[in-house]
Amino acid sequence: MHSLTLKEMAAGLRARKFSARELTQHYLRRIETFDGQINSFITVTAGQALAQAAAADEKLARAEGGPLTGIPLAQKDIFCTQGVKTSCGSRMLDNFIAPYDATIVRKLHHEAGMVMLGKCNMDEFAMGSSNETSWYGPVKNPWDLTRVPGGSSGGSVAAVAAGLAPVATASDTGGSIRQPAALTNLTGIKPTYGRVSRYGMIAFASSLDQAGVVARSAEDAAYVLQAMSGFDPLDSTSVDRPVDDLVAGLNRPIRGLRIGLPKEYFAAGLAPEVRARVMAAVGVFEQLGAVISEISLPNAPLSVPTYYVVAPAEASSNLARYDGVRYGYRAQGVKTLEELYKRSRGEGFGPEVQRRIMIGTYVLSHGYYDAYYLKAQKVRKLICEDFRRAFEQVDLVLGPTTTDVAFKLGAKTDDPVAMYLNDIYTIAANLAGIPAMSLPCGFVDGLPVGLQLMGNYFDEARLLNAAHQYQQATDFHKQMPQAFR
Ligand SMILES: NC(=O)C[C@H](N)C(=O)O
Repeated sequence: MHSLTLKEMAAGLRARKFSARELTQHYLRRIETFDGQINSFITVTAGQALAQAAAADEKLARAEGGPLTGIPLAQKDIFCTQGVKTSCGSRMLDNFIAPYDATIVRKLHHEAGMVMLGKCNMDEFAMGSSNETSWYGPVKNPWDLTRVPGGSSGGSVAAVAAGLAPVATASDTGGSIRQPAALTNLTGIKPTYGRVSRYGMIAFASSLDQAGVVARSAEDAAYVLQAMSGFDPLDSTSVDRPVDDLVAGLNRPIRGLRIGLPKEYFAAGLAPEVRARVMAAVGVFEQLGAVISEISLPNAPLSVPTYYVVAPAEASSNLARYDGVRYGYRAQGVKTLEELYKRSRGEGFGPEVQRRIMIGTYVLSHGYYDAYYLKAQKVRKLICEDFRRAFEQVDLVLGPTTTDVAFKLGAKTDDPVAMYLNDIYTIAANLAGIPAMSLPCGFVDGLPVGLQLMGNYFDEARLLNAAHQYQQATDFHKQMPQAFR
């Protein structure tokens, strides 16, 4: 059952080949059998899942519901789920039971009728590229248990790659959907900033954070993104603009599609084997009729330093709310208010989160604000301008998602800068707010390689269309890790 596409699952449910209850039980059994090896779930909501499945079965029996009714999904633990622990991968929120549902939780489970299997592990407050900063321990890559799955959505991708969930939600501030998708052979899409509501998504860097999905194909991703997207009056950054039909657009031929390869994305630092797989994919796009050209995004190399000013600055402000008073972790046995703040934050936050809060506080402080924060905002504008110019020449931008395949657990934990450089190809899309995705394009020594596609604002349909056409011509995305088949 776990090798079916979402469309096949929906057909199977409607043809009564299996019920939503049976489908849910299948995944719950797989989680029980396999998750000990990969640590992809923080919370499994078996009881609630079976109740949602029963409700879906009733709907299906009345021939009601939509294309996702009765299909299971795992939620990244950054999304608030009413009555269910929502930890954001942090000790700070280990005791936090969300009092309300995030808008996407409401949309996916209450409106689209999907079944929530549980909450996925993640880097603490989404800060990380390897899922090693989680309070709940690292996630292992199902393709090689000695390697990282990427981050911060490491639990979401590991669960889907291992077939413990058919699809999962994720979030992307600097690459957290695309980098882990690339390292685990999944298709992950970060839509345009403002396309998916962030109401109830725990904030990290508010001018960059965006919710999205990780799936086993562009088609699966299209169904779920469709159900997540749309205006939400509860999120002031949500954009009031109609959502394209992402599924209907998948089958359009891509003859004449103009694809640009930024030369900065193929420069030094890119592993030659990864470059070879990406260039092979370019060949496939050419055969499908796409027109390839070289472009330049001259300021793209500045995206990592820019991000590591802007993101920590915003994080230091967003994370000020965790004070040990209102909710979350509270240190015991303190005598003064100052001690309460200090010890609650010192004990509740892990070292990477503390590092970012300190960097953010520093770059915003009096005397340094102009030198760092203001300058970073100016560079950010230049990066946006690069994309604006590029999209005058081409429809999509193509490059690698990461410089290399998944690295060993522990390999970069002592070197934050090496860890930050994981997002060298992904961050620019967040700074500009454009949609971007990663899709499988081959293997190096049995480890997956990801291809990145970036589009113009609100061009999710075109991205998914190109990805789907590529996946009709290739079968990399259908490969599953041996040990989890
Ligand atoms: N949140 C993200 O998109 C991941 C990024 N690697 C970071 O640590 O900030």
